[in-house]
Amino acid sequence: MELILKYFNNLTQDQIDKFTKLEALYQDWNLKINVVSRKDIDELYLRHVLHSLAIAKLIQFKDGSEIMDVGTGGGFPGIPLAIMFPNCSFHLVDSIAKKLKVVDEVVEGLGLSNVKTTHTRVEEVNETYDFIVSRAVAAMPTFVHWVKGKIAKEQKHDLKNGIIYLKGGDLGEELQDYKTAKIYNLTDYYSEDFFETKKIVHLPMKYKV
Ligand SMILES: C[S@@+](CC[C@H](N)C(=O)[O-])C[C@H]1O[C@@H](n2cnc3c(N)ncnc32)[C@H](O)[C@@H]1O
Repeated sequence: MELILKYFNNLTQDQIDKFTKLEALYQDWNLKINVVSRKDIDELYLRHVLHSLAIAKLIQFKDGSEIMDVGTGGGFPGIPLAIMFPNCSFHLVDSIAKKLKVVDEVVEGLGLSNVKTTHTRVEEVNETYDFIVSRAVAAMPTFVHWVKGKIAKEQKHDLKNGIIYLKGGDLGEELQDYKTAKIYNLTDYYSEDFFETKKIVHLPMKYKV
């Protein structure tokens, strides 16, 4: 938890309480349904919470923003972002029901009222969002194909509506067809070694298909 406060020192007491509660909830639910690896659960705040919150270093979502987390798995990056932005709506989608069971339990345990979960493939979602966030789900060409037509027309932020993707490693080849993609290094935000190769890709997307 100190790790979160090191980088986010303006949290409300309610946010601190929710971030604190996360660990016990995940430890408990992860024993029943394994969504986070053993090593990762021991480093939940570094590898999952702080990593997810890198998006909050890139952008401050405005109140009323609608965000979808595609392939949320155990709830990353969606859950930490929902705690960080209580006045935004988060739609967490995954094609595997048991993962969402954990997410639903965590959402209930925290009393998070701004999260909706849907068990579906993202291709079947017919709503629009200011931003679509994700981590470790598919290569960019596949991902872009999946989320086409799901971006809202109205711009509320300086950062253009579109995809915000947490990625690692060399992205040159994967992004060669996306000239408007911009890469942000997480080492600009965090000093821990874990973030050395980690990046955020922002890809603006038009609302039209
Ligand atoms: C490697 S896990 C990543 C989970 C989470 N985002 C994280 O970083 O911890 C990939 C997740 O994407 C989900 N997924 C893969 N293809 C999907 C699709 N087309 N629609 C929705 N979810 C999908 C899988 O079920 C799985 O839970």
